[in-house]
Order: sequence, then structure tokens, then C-alpha cells
Amino acid sequence: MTKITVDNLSKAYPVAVKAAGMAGTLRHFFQRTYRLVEAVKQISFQVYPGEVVGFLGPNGAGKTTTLKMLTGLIHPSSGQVNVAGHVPFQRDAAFLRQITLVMGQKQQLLWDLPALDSLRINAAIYGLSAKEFHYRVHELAEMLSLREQLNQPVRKLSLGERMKAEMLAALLHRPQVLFLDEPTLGLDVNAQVAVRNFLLEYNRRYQATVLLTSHYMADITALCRRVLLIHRGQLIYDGSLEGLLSRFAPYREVKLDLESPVEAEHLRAYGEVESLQGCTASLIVRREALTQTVSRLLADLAVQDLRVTDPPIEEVIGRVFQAGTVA
Ligand SMILES: Nc1ncnc2c1ncn2[C@@H]1O[C@H](COP(=O)(O)OP(=O)(O)OP(=O)(O)O)[C@@H](O)[C@H]1O
Repeated sequence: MTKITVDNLSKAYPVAVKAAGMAGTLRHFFQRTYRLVEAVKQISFQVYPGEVVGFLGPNGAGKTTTLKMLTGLIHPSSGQVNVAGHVPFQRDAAFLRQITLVMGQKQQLLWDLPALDSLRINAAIYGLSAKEFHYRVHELAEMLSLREQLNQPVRKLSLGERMKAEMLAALLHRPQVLFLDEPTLGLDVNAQVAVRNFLLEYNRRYQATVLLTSHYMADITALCRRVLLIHRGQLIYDGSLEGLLSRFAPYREVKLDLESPVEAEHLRAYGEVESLQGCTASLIVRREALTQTVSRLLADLAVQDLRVTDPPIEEVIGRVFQAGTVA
């Protein structure tokens, strides 16, 4: 039984095209022409109850468009979506009770009011009793380490406190499916960690299903075992984080501590020199040449220490997109 099923989902936005100059503006006024931007192209995937799945891709890849279709904010151009047994764009009340959408760059709390007042409005919308309201606010505030901040006007809160209060508001109705679009955007490292820990705890307590986009790989590595990779609207990977590395990282990093400094020129015979500072160097070596290269390094140079690591995942993804190794 899946929680989210996406089948051949596509979205094309019509965008008006206007030629430059006065003549173009006049023509545009009387006779508009449109071109289609294919934001999402026939993607299919399934998410199972309780899974936390990372949704990755460069800017403009189609992540937000997909989340908007999954939450029913926009209609797909074609394809099928089912979330928690509902067709999202019908937006029926039973569906809305089961989901939430948190967008890091948008806010639902009213700026001049204390967060608690906005929470009361949400409680009324979702028909929570006073007892349920107090219990849930207390529980979530505890998990988020929020206290008197909920009584302050939202505009007086720090960005991190505001995001936590936003999270509280988004989860007050205890949704089962969480769509999170850059939930840690702009937060400092401590606030990012707090939000991540909270999401882990919410997922554990309520077995919630989470689909999360983030440009911070630390969010993805801390929260998601499975990732979806989208590029130019197409789904190009669906699997484990480790699988992503072995499929898209055709190289590994070899870190060296040497007994005496060497020239970068000298090291280039073994691989791409990523960094060199005195006796410490880092080389990029193709996977298939690794064993042979390590033996040559140990034989040729006075090596004090040698470590082989996978490159950071954001670097792998960056390289994949830069090199255009994906169709
Ligand atoms: N309302 C719209 N009208 C026309 N084009 C749009 C609209 N919304 C998005 N697009 C285009 O669709 C493509 C996908 O955009 P989308 O916002 O889904 O990407 P994204 O992966 O979420 O990017 P980011 O990481 O920058 O938020 C982009 O080319 C974008 O310009």
C-alpha cells in the first residue's frame, strides 16, 4: 500500500512570448503568442508510509512544480497522482486534513500577531477542541524548544524561531503526509539541526511520510535514506543515497599526508589535484584506477597517511549536472 503514487505526471506552463521593441509590444497586446515550458515531464514514483524521501535537483528542475501538483495547488497537464487515497487537485477536506505543505520562503503566520493567535485560527479551521489544541501546542512546542516565543508578535522572532513556529502551525492538525520545500532555507547551522531533529522525531512518533526538497545536503543525509533526482523535469534517479554515489560518482578522493612537500606537477601523474598545502594533498582518482593508483602512490612517494573517501554528495551532484552526464 503506497502513500504517494505518481504516474507519468507532467506539467507544462504556457508562457507569453513578446518580441522586443514597440512593434513587439503592440503585437503582444492584440495577438498574444505562447510557448510551453515543460517543467515536469512524465515522472513516476511511489512513496511508502513512513518513508522520508529527499527530492533533489538543481534550480528550475521541477521540484516545486511537482510538490504543488502533489498538494493540489496546480493541475497536472497529464498523468495521475494519488496521495493518501485522494486525488490532490480535488482538494477535498479529508485530503487537506492528511497533508501539509511547508515552503521555506513563504509564511502562513500573521506578521503582527503572536504565533499563538494564528495557531488558534488553524485549530478552528481543523475543528480541534480546546483540550486537543492545548495538548498539541504543548507537545509540538516542547519538541521544537519553543516557549514564550509563541506569545510574541511573529515579526519579533528570529528567523530560526519563526521557522519553528511555522512548522508548529503546519503540523497542528497532525498531518500524515508532509511536503517540505526548503524547510531550512536561510537558517543558521544550529537552527537547521533543530529543525532536522524535530522532523526526525515527528516522523518517528507519527510514522509520517515526508517528501523533502533542500539545497542543504546535510538535511538530506540526516533525514533521507532514499532520494529522487530530477533534472530538467525528468526523474533521473530513484534509490538510496549510497547508490546515487556509486552510480554518479565515477571517482573517489584520495587524501595524502606526505613526509615532505611535492610539486602539484608531480602529483598530476596520479590524478586530478584537488588541493595541495605543504605536505597535505587531495587527489581525485577514477574508481576503476583506484587500486593501481594507490599502489603507485605508496611505492613512489614517502606517504605518512593515506585515506580514500567518497566525495561530498553535493559535489557529486554538482559534477553530474555540470558535466551533462545525464540526459
Ligand atoms: N508559474 C509558472 N509559469 C511559467 N513557468 C514556470 C512557473 N513556475 C515554474 N516555472 C518554470 O518551470 C521550471 C521548474 O520550476 P520549479 O519552480 O518547479 O523548479 P525547482 O526545481 O523548484 O527550482 P528551485 O530549486 O529553484 O526552487 C522552471 O523553468 C521555471 O521557470
